[in-house]
Amino acid sequence: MSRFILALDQGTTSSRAILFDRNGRIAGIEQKEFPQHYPQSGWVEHDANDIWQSQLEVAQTLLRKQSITAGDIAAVGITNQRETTVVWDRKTGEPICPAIVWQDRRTAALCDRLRAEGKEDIFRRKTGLVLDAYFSGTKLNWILTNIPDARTRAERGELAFGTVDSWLIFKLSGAHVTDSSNASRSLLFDIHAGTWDAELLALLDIPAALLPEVVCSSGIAAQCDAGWFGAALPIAGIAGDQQAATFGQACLQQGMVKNTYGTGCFMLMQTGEQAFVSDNKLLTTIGWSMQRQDERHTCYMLEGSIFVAGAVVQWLRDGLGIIQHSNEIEALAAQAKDNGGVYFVPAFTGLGTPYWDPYARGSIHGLTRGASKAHLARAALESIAYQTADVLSAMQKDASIPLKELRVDGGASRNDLLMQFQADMLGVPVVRPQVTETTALGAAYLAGLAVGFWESEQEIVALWQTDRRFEPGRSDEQRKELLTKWHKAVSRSQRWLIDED
Ligand SMILES: Nc1ncnc2c1ncn2[C@@H]1O[C@H](COP(=O)(O)OP(=O)(O)O)[C@@H](O)[C@H]1O
Ligand SMILES: O=P(O)(O)OC[C@H](O)CO
Repeated sequence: MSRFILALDQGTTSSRAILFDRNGRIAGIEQKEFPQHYPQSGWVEHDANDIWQSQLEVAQTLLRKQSITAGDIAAVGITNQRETTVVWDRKTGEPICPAIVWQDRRTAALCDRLRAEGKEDIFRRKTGLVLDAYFSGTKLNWILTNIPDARTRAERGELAFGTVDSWLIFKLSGAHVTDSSNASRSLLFDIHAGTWDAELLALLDIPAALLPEVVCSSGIAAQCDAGWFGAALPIAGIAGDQQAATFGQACLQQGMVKNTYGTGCFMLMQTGEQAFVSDNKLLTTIGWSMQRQDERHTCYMLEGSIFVAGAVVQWLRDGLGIIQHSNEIEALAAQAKDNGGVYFVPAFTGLGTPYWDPYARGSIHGLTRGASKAHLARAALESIAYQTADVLSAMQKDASIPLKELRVDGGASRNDLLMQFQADMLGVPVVRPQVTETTALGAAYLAGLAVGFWESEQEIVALWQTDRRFEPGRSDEQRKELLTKWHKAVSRSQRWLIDED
């Protein structure tokens, strides 16, 4: 009997392959970073072949190192950095240009134009998203407009569009599919009808011939070619990484919330089978879809998206060189007893929820002659917690249910100082699970449920276990004082690129 599910977790900075056993425990893991490209201010690109090669390499290396054969694996689950846009030639399987990454702001002016034409409401109503350069639809429009011959070739059906899930599945199996959680991040997908939308495609001038078929997040979507892992393996789970993490955190009841601290930070609240529309600039998005008794069930989420979280730590490491490894930030920050009045707004690629400002840029405030690199490190970590507090505050206004606890995961959730400060700033307990690779775990669960490796969602809920709980420790007054200064700093960063006279 197969002992494992293989999860492929293709993130913004690295590709991971993880084997999970029936207890939802990690039986083996391989990870590889790949290059980031910043060709112009506000642009972020990946080479789609780096994405594919690094993902394949970690999966094959993992099986080799663990002496695992395809017979030990019941199914493959795929989860991915969302919105990142790839266009490739259907025949050769080669990308026609660099992948445009979710953080890339090059289509901000197109969004402004559509807004000025009064189109924001149509996008909001049908897709649950705000009109922002973050999502894949305007990135796809940019490729069709700017890459020679792309539009005519797309109209002739020679090209395929996909987010990273589609791209990997195409390479693994030849199928051209995506799941509804990824489709819901495109500005092209009607999340209520569960279909690509002709009106939105026309507004963004996108030929339907480019689009993948939309399948369930849990269900057999394709078979990996036998050449990759020694035998054909079913791809039975697909979800965007933040939705997969919500599943991996067993947030399977309405009102449960998780926050993932990776390159960015993404807080998602389960709202059940009803799409809840935010009055506070949160996104409505599809969490996952699955087939039950011949009916497709769709679970919706409210989401707050923060573009720069762990990436601010990477900048201190790679940009300033004040640390050598990301995990050194905690000890450095702990050398300062408080932030010394220093506030750091890491708006490197604009600001997401609730500001939605592509023209904001990073800034550091409150520097004095006494400010040290420890203060800077502390201010960088605090900025992650303040941004999260802004998102939770918007979410609580919408949901009007007081949050009992925040489940956390992702690379930066290992940082105890940050997690304690986070609990302090939210006034809500922060709970870290034993398995923090919840993104991959969620994809494994979606795949495992589809092939009977796990029987039910109840089984998954029972597997979730606490590692550590951080209780809030500051007074409302202290919290308010820090957040007031933070908001003052944010206001100085907003619309930085716009010259207003
Ligand atoms: N101890 C730490 N404290 C704060 N940030 C950290 C720590 N360890 C890793 N990080 C940050 O976490 C991020 C990596 O987390 P991960 O979940 O792998 O992200 P992604 O999926 O976006 O690639 C990096 O941005 C890194 O700087
Ligand atoms: O790869 P991550 O973990 O930074 O997640 C990126 C998000 O999916 C972007 O929407």
